Amino acid sequence: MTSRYVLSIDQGTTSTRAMVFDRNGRLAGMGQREHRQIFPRPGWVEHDAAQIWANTRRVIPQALADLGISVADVAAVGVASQRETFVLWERDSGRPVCPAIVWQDTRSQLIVDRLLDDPGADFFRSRAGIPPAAYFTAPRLSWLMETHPDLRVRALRGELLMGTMETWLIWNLTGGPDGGVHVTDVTNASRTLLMNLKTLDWDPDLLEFFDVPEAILPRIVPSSKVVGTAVGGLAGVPVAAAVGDQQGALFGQTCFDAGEVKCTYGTGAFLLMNTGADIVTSTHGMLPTVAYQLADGSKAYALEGSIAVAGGLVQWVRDGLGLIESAPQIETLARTVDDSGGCVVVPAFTGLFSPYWSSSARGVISGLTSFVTAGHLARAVLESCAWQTNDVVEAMAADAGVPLKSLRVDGGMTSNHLLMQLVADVLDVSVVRPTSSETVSLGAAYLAGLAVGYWPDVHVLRRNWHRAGQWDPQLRSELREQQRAAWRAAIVRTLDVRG
Ligand SMILES: Nc1ncnc2c1ncn2[C@@H]1O[C@H](COP(=O)(O)OP(=O)(O)O)[C@@H](O)[C@H]1O
Ligand SMILES: O=P(O)(O)OC[C@H](O)CO
Repeated sequence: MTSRYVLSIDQGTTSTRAMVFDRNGRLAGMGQREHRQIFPRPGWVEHDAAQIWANTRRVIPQALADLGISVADVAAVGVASQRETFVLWERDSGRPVCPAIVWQDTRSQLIVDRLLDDPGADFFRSRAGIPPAAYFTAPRLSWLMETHPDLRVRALRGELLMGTMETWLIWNLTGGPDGGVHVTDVTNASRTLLMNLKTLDWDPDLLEFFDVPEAILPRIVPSSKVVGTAVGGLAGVPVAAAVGDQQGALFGQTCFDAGEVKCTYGTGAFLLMNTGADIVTSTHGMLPTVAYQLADGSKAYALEGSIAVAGGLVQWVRDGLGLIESAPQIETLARTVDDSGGCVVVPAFTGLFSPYWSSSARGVISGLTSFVTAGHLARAVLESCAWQTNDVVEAMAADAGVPLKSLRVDGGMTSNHLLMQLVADVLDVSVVRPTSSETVSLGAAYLAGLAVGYWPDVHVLRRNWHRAGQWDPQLRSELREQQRAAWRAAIVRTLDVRG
């Protein structure tokens, strides 16, 4: 093997990145572009899939140029993506026929309420592992078909294809209308509410409940497997991995053994624990999901705690309130004070995910007095990420039966040292960050590299993991308990507010 690098694409909620990694898992070159966040109505969140594909085409040459290499130096490409977001497009032209409807979008809540009444959450859990929620793909796809019957007719005629973002990108990377490969991987499929979590196939009963024509669905493949060859800017490169971004981060953090946990802080925050070959069911609001499947068919499951709003709250402080000009400034502002001055923020902008799963919850700022400054509010924003993490960690420990010993972190927000200290303080465990916080991309690169033999096995990958930062708990337990009580009270108010 002469190629010296693996390239991966991380199609996230706010931006699309291409990254080039060397054999030691070191980030060697990158390109990045943000895309528009479209909010047509309260609770609706859309992306323009054509813009996302255009951005992808631009960031790939940027990443190669950043390192000064050519496509001949690339052994394989892997694609990680935001999960649950989907788009429908024309098979013959590649033109999207709807906006990409994003995982944060709540327009399908009425359909979810109907399904929670009949046949009930347990039916869906027994098949897909997860309960009906607007967060997952199928209710939003049902909404689209119900609201636009013309699309349903075209779907039944075989004119349309459906895909989550990795499916859309891989289809385009491999030729689009001219022979593009239409696939999704097991991790992304496990978030659609259409795949059977045991068989890893589309479940006929789930398709019927959501009234989804099977003809539009991609073929489900392992996360690490050559599925086609790229054309265009990556011509000749094997497309060798597809993975949901959060599962990609678990893999990039080399959490290969049962019990290993990571938390990724991006637009949302997602804590995943590898549970090995077994599906661990949850009674505490966690989501059983697929962690990864390798080319030989071996697979691992995970339990996930999903937090809808983490970095998204910082974006709101920047764009909605105008208190800061850039996301990193929240740390400077929060450091102007020693605590939150009694202020607590719960960012339930579109309800609360794990462990509460309340779609009617709405955000709360509590404890406001004239003493509270912008600094206190900024600090409360960061503390809310820490306390949301703690809610998930406690629920995860209750499901798994073992307490957390330390937490591996990654994602855009982990450059915020104050946030990392607050997480360690609130959780009362050490927080550890590896040299690369771009673990989503690294995980996709690892999965692609394994598929083409660039790396021989997962054991080699463990040697690439190096600690870059560690934050140990420093908060006195009385203060932690005071904060916990204030957080609990604010959560109660959040759950009580009807949207
Ligand atoms: N220093 C920082 N402090 C707090 N939040 C930050 C910081 N840097 C970035 N963020 C937040 O992190 C998010 C971007 O992280 P990223 O991992 O790129 O997200 P995604 O994969 O969801 O697009 C944004 O929501 C941004 O507000
Ligand atoms: O884009 P991120 O990193 O916020 O991840 C989004 C998740 O995949 C949604 O489930």
